[in-house]
Order: sequence, then structure tokens, then C-alpha cells
Amino acid sequence: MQTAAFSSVETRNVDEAQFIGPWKLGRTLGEGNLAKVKLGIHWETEERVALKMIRNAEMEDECIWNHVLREVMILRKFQHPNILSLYQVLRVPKYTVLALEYMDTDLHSILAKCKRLNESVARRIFQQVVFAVEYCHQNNVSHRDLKLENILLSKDFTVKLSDFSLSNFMYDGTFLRTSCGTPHYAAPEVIQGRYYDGCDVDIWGCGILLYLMLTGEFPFEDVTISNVLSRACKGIYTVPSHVSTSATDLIRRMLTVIPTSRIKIGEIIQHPWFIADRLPSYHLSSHNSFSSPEKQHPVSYYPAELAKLFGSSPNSTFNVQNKVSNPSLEFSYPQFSASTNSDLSSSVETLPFQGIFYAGSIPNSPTKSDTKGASTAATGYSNSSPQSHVSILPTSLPSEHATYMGNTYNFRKLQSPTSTRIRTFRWHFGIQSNKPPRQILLQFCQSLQQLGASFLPYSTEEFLRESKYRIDAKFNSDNFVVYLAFEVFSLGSLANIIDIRFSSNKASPINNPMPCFEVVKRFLQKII
Ligand SMILES: Nc1ncnc2c1ncn2[C@@H]1O[C@H](COP(=O)(O)OP(=O)(O)OP(=O)(O)O)[C@@H](O)[C@H]1O
Repeated sequence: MQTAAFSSVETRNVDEAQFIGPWKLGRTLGEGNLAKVKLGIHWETEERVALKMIRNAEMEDECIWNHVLREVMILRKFQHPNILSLYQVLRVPKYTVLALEYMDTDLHSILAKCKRLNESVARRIFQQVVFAVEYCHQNNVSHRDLKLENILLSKDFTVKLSDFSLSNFMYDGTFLRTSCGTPHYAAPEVIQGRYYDGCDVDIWGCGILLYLMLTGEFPFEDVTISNVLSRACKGIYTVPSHVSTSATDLIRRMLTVIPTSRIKIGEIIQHPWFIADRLPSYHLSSHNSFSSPEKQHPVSYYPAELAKLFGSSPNSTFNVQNKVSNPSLEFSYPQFSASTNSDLSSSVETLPFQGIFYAGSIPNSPTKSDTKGASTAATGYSNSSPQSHVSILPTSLPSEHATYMGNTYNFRKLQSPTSTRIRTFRWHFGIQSNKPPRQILLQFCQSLQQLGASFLPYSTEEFLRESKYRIDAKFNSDNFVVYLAFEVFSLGSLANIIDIRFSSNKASPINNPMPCFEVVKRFLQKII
């Protein structure tokens, strides 16, 4: 009977079918722009999952394909008590299906029921959101779509961050430019189409979330979307008087218009409002150590007030121990397989993601502060783990780089780690300065001159691209010629990014980077 039921998936609309792989389809849990999410119950163990179903027809669209790919790629690598787990990816004729950890509700539904939360409950939720976001940033991923609907909760009040379809990889010194997310949550720098740091944008999102939890309203609300966006860019909002001074201070720091002045994640975690109640014990005991193959679980929270919303008593069955009593799902990815019942799974294809992923694991690399702003990039070709913190981007050209960091880059174009293609050598390094661009350029020119550089004629429009200022310098020695390009990108009134690139010349392509590194090293020693 089960075989027959599953076979029907191949010929009938999946909505009418009973099974996808080992999962019996249940009620609809939610619907987003991209996917319909249904409850899945394991035919044998009765374990519950959320089946996020995306139409294969939509996956034909390269942009959607990339969104799904990114989400899968990130979720399968991440292990954190406050980030949703992905167990399995299945493909049936009409749908690509992500079997995700099942959650009981989301923050949007909770606020719809009780309008706003008291500060202690809001803090418990907020702490977990911030730890999830911190973990993402430590792994060079920005979520970019923090919103109530993406904060899922279980009955024990464990928070899980979900929906990484708009998330993106970040590398120190590099900036994103794709405008994405939801208007009411959008940070000023995203609205203004500036280059932005994904971490700063997520912190703005955290600010909107905290404001929503404490007031039940968006901070930047107006009759039209353009007014909403304009208010956000100007930072025009008020905090109701019932919100405590300490919470108001934290909100104000997160909703600071100038990204470089916005509070950093480490500072949020130390803010008096944030630490007023106990922190989750996993954070205190094993901070940053979620990379082990076995997942760690947070201590359950039982805020009585919120448990009422679920219609359950705080001490009922919803504790972590019960949840993991059948570890087959909790701990088994990627070993967990659809073939629990060979008949059921016979017509389900498990996607060959290894072959088409952007290669390499998400490294546990040092944080921004560890690298003092030095540009770090990851290669799409690396196959070793841990990866080097400094490696080579597929391209260093800003517009192509922006595309690569945005949502239009075709991951499928990246070659597998075994590729033997000879790649042109390119290198890209970024430093940040808050001095005015002209002063930066003057200092650079003086230092370069002292190092024996000659300057090339000012670049044409073709090369100038998006930067405001550029210097092209040439270093000649008996053994080598090095061309360096310095471009200054303004990030607003307070910060400038200076990109340093090797600019090869067709007549003398760079095939040995060492002289270039040597010149840059001498230059940095002079200016820092
Ligand atoms: N693991 C889960 N457990 C329970 N419900 C879930 C789960 N994942 C998603 N949902 C529900 O389904 C809804 C849509 O899911 P999700 O946000 O992942 O879809 P999406 O199409 O990617 O959304 P978006 O419109 O933001 O792109 C969520 O708001 C939530 O209510």
C-alpha cells in the first residue's frame, strides 16, 4: 500500500499524494514566496519533519536555483542549537523537497496572538537569535532576511533561525551589494544600494526584531513603502515609553543609520539588557564550539507565560531529552538516508549536491576583528578543510565580484575541486580607512614613490568601474615588473575601502605572484 501511495507521486500532483520518500504528507505548516511547507511524518518512526517543497519548474530559474542551493549548502554545514537542521534533500517529479527539523510555530504567529512580549520573554528569544546570527557571521555567512517568520520556535522555546535562501557568503574586506530582504526590515545601506557589510545588515535586522517583540509594531511604519524606506534611511522612529531605558538603548544602537557606527554583535552580547537574565548554558560553556559532528542542544526554556500560547504546561513533554530520544534524525545527517524502506524511496532521487555545490566547507575562520580588516576571500575550488583564511576569489573585479556575491552568480559554472583548468592569477586585498579619500591617495602616492613606483596615466572609465579614485602604479626591477591598482570605494561619510589589486598586463601576465606580494608587503609596512 505504501509503495502504491508513493508511486502516485510520479504521476499525480504531489498535493494529492500521501508520501514523499519515507515521509507521509501532513497539514500545510506555512507558505513563503518560494515554497510551500508541509508536515512530514516518518512512515515507520513517526518522527516529524517540515517538508519545504519547491516546484521543480521554478527551480529552472537560475536565481531560484541559486537560492535553494545556498540554503541547502549552508544548512547542511551548520550545526548550532539555534539554527534549523536539514536532514535530507529529495527530488520528486514536481518538487524539490528539503526535509527540515520540525518546529511548532514562528515568532510572527506568537506576536499575532499576544501583540507584544514582556522584556524577559523577548530577551530569551532575542538571545538565541543573536547567538544564531553570531554563529553565521563567525562562519562568514550573513542571513540577510531576518524577520519574524524566519524565527521558528519549538514548544520548549528553543529558537531556530530558518530560511537561508537569501543568505550569502562574506569575506573580510569584501562587501555585498544585492538588494534583498523585506522592506520593513531593510537597512539604510541596502535601501541606498551601497556596498554593505552583511554583518551590519543582520544587526539592523536584529534591531527591527527586538523592536517588534517589545512593541508589536515596526519602527519604520508609514502609509507607503517609499515612506517606510525613507524613514529607515533617516532613522526616524520613536520607542514607546513602556520599553525600558536599557532596551531602548540597545535598540537605538542596533538601528543606527551609519553602518560603521552600528553596534557589533560582540557588543550586543555584552550589553546590560542582553545579559540581564541568564544566558543559555550552551553559550556559557561551549561558546563557538558547534563544529563537532554531534550536535549540542540548548537547555530548554520554559517561560510559563509563553507556553500558554501553545496550550501546554511548561513542564509537559516538550523538553530536549524527549526530542532527541530517537536520535535517528537529530544526529544522523548526512548518514540519514531515504532508504529506510526501499520500496518507498525507490522513485526518489537524492540530489547529487556534492557535485554541483560551490566547493569547500564553510571554514571556522577567524572573525573580522582577528584579521584587522584584511581582505579575505574563499576560492570556489578549494577542497581541503580547514581552509586557508586568505585565498583567491574567482575574480577580483568589483562588478563581477558583486555579481558573485549577489544572487545572480551561477554556482554551476564553478568547477569541481579536481579541475585541472589553468586559471589566470588574480589577487585582491582590502583595507579600510576613515580618512578622506584625497588624503588616503596622497599618503599612498608618497609611500609608493618612496618605494620606487612610477605612476601610470589615469585609468579610463572602463577600468574605473564603481570606485571614485584610482591609482595605477608600476614597479620595475631587473627581474620583474609589477602593476598594482589602488581603488578607493566610499562607504558613506565615515569609511572608505581601499582595494589593492595586481593588475596584469597582457604583455606581461602574472604567473608568479611572489614579487607582487613582496611589493604589497613593503607598501603595507610603510603605511601602517
Ligand atoms: N521547519 C519548519 N517547521 C515548521 N514550520 C516551518 C518550518 N519551516 C518553515 N515553516 C513555515 O513555513 C513558512 C515558509 O517557510 P520559508 O520561510 O522557509 O519559505 P520561503 O518560501 O523560503 O519564504 P520566503 O517568502 O521568506 O522566501 C514559514 O514562515 C513557517 O511558518
